[in-house]
Order: sequence, then structure tokens, then C-alpha cells
Amino acid sequence: MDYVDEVLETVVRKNPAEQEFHQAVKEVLESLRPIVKVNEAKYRKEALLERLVEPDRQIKFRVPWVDDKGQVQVNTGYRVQFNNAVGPYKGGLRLHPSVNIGIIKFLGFEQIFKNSLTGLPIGGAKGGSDFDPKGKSDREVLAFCKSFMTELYKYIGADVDVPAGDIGTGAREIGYMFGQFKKIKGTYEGVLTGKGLSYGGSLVRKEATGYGLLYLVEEMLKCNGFDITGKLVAISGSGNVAIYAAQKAFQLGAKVITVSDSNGWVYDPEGIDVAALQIIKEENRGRLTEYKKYRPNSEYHEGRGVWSVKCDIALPCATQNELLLEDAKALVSNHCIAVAEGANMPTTLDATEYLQTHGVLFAPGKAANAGGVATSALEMSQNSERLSWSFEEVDEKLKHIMLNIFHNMSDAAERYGAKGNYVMGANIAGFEKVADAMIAQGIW
Ligand SMILES: NC(=O)C1=CN([C@@H]2O[C@H](COP(=O)(O)OP(=O)(O)OC[C@H]3O[C@@H](n4cnc5c(N)ncnc54)[C@H](O)[C@@H]3O)[C@@H](O)[C@H]2O)C=CC1
Ligand SMILES: O=C(O)CCC(=O)C(=O)O
Repeated sequence: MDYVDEVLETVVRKNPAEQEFHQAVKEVLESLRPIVKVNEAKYRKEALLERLVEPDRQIKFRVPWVDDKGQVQVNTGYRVQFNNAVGPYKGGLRLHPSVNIGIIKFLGFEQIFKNSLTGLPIGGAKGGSDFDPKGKSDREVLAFCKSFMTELYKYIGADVDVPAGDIGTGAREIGYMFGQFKKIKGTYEGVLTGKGLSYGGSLVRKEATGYGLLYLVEEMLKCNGFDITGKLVAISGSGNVAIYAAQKAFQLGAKVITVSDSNGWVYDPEGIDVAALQIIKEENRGRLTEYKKYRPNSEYHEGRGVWSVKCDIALPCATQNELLLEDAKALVSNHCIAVAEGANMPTTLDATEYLQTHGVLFAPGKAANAGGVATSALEMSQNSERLSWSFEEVDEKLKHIMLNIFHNMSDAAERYGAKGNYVMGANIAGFEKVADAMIAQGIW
């Protein structure tokens, strides 16, 4: 058994019920084989891979709060601080009933390499809770957020660990958490990103993940002889990432024809109306069934089905494991040319392999959706210097970062004899910097 297989086996044995974590580790370690082969003696002596797959710490805590009927509710809170070799821990907080330790660990593990790829000094972490903000009143969400932060504040800080949004955690939740942190600690610091613009947030952070995704897709297409103008785009999800991916796709001359939520999906042959989506989702926290009111010629279907629609570019922007092997087959038979992951690990391993072996350009999430966390790091910089940069300035920096990420992963793939394999390229390019920093800092 080689070194990579040994570590993979240990991960499964030590963390038996954590399938998503196994999947994320397998994807990364399998594609690190070429660099591990060259450096095996050194990495083994340092136990580098063993240290990489074991979080620095996992924090789990009770989150009690009182609902509108006066009933006490109890949720579980998590923060997994995975690796701070290249900077303070950084990564979002997911609020969704499906949240468990395996999901938070997969997200935290991915975040190490993603954050390294941005070229900015941020380590990897993730957190969240099985609390579901859907259908809760503002008062209930406030009660949860205050209780959550009353424990979490002990472990975070502007130079220690800087959480942000993710599924279910948007501007409202970040605001409530920031207020509670400030109340307990008495300091006004950049401890969270994705803050409102009136209290230390950065312009472009709201748009950053979706915009960054399209900047990377545009460059990937260009470098492979395609033009994004006029392309048909299928998007899944209808949250923060999906909305701003759609907005930027239209700005670049493409046409987005689908969006989805956990109940169903919309096909709009005339092109998704982003303004309508913003009203339904951002303002009213509503469901996609309402979309037809704005666009009578659109279709709403229950269940899943986005990937059955003919498109040139597919952008999964909802959640993990939402693009399956059968979906990959449908995309290939519909002559899709590119898939880029706006969500974290939305494509299963077999679907990824199928797309890659059938000539579809495939940009993995840790590169393609890194614009969000990169702009969070820009928010941290602005907070540190107590300044706010203009929209144009942040957007320009974001674009520059995304183009760099594309070229770094593309070059890394080529260096290791796998031209065009952006999964391998992203993993190797992200890993190289973290590995160097870990070795330089001794054993910890
Ligand atoms: N917000 C950010 O800056 C970043 C988010 N991501 C990832 O992007 C994805 C979407 O996140 P956001 O847009 O921020 O969240 P959001 O809460 O704004 O939207 C999530 C979307 O996914 C859909 N969804 C959630 N669970 C689902 C399920 N089980 N089946 C089908 N649809 C489901 C929701 O209906 C919603 O449309 C997640 O994977 C997240 O980790 C990645 C990088 C940064
Ligand atoms: O902005 C951040 O710190 C986190 C974004 C995030 O959660 C992600 O990249 O998946």
C-alpha cells in the first residue's frame, strides 16, 4: 500500500461515519499522488499528510434558544479550525438542518486549499449548526445567533479565526452575530466578514462568489478557444452564489436559463430574470414557485432536473453532491463544454471523472468559488487599515485573483503532466504553499 492509500485508510478508520469528509479527502489526496511521489520520504518523515487530514481542533457546543411560543429549542454548534499554516483560520458558517461534523469537516478541509489558492494569507476553517433559519421569525433567528455567538466568541478573533456566511447565513445572521460578539468582547474588530456596508463590510463581497466564478469560467473558456458570449448557462441553486453568478453571466453576454431550490427548479427560455430572483429570494425569503408570477412563459418543475436541460455551461451553485453520474451523462450527451462548481463539492467523484474523460472542461469548487473568501480577505484588509475601497477597486482585485487562480492551477496541472486536469492542478497548487508553510513552522 502506498503512502496516499495508507492515509486514506486511516481517515476512514478514524472517522467512520463522515462520508462527505472521506470524499473530500479522497479527491484531494488522489490528485496529489504525483507531488507526493516526488517528495515521499520527506512527507512521510514529517507525517505531513497525516497532519493535513487531522484538524487543529474541532469545537462542538450546545446552542439553546427560545422560540416564539416560549419553548426552549436546542441546536448543535460547530467550528472546525482545520489548518492555520498560511494565515488565521477563515471560512463560513453553515446553518442548515443537514449540518453534522462530517459536513463541517469536508468544508473545512476544502477551505485549506481554496484559501491557499487565493494567494492571500488565510488558513482553513468552517462552522455552523443544524439550525434551520427557513420559516423562523427575525426574533427567533436573533435568539439563535446570540446564543451561538455566546459560545463561539471564545474561539475567534480578527487575528485568530474569522467566520463568514455560507448556506443559511447571510447579511442578517452575520449582523446579529457581530452585534453579540461586540457586546461580549467590547471590541470593534473585523471578526466576521460579509458584514453590512454600514459597519465594516466590503463592497462586492455579496456578489463576489458568483462574479468570481464567472471571471474564472470566462478565462477557462478563452484559454481553451471558446468565447462566453452567446453561451447557454444552466445554474442550480437560487441563493447568494447562484444569483450573482447569473447576474455576471448576463453581463458577459451569456444567457442563464435555469435556477433551482431544494423543492424544484425553473426553466426560463427567455433568460432568468435576476431582478425577480432577488425580490423572491433576497427580499421575501420566498420559494421559486413564485417565479412564474414575474415570468409567465417560464416553467416550474418539482424535484430535480436542471442538468437535463441543454446547455453549454453548467454551474452547480446549490450544495454538495447535487450533480450525479446520470447528470454528467446527460450534460455530455447535450454537448456541454464546461462545468464549474459554484458550490462546494457539488459534483460526485464518479460524475467528475465522467465529465473529465469526456472532454468537458471542469473547474473544481476550491478554485471556481474562491472569489467569495478572497473578497472576505479583502474585507479583512480594509478593516485592518480602517478604510473602505470602491466597488471598482475591489472588483478589479477580485478579477485579478480569479485569473491568477486559473493560471496557477492550469500551470500546476501541466507541471505534473496532466494538462487541462484542473482538479489536479488546483489541489497541487493549493497544497504546495500549505505544505511548505507547515514544514517551515516545525511540528505542530
Ligand atoms: N456564499 C459564499 O460566499 C460561498 C458559498 N459557497 C457554496 O455555495 C453553495 C451555495 O451557498 P450560498 O449561495 O451562499 O447559500 P444560500 O443559502 O444563499 O443558497 C443556497 C441555495 O442552495 C439551495 N439548496 C440548499 N440545500 C439544498 C439541497 N439539499 N438541495 C437542493 N438545493 C439546496 C437553496 O435552496 C438555495 O437556493 C454552498 O455549497 C456553499 O458552501 C462557496 C463559496 C463561497
Ligand atoms: O468568506 C468566507 O470566509 C467563507 C466563504 C466560504 O464559506 C467558502 O468559501 O466556502
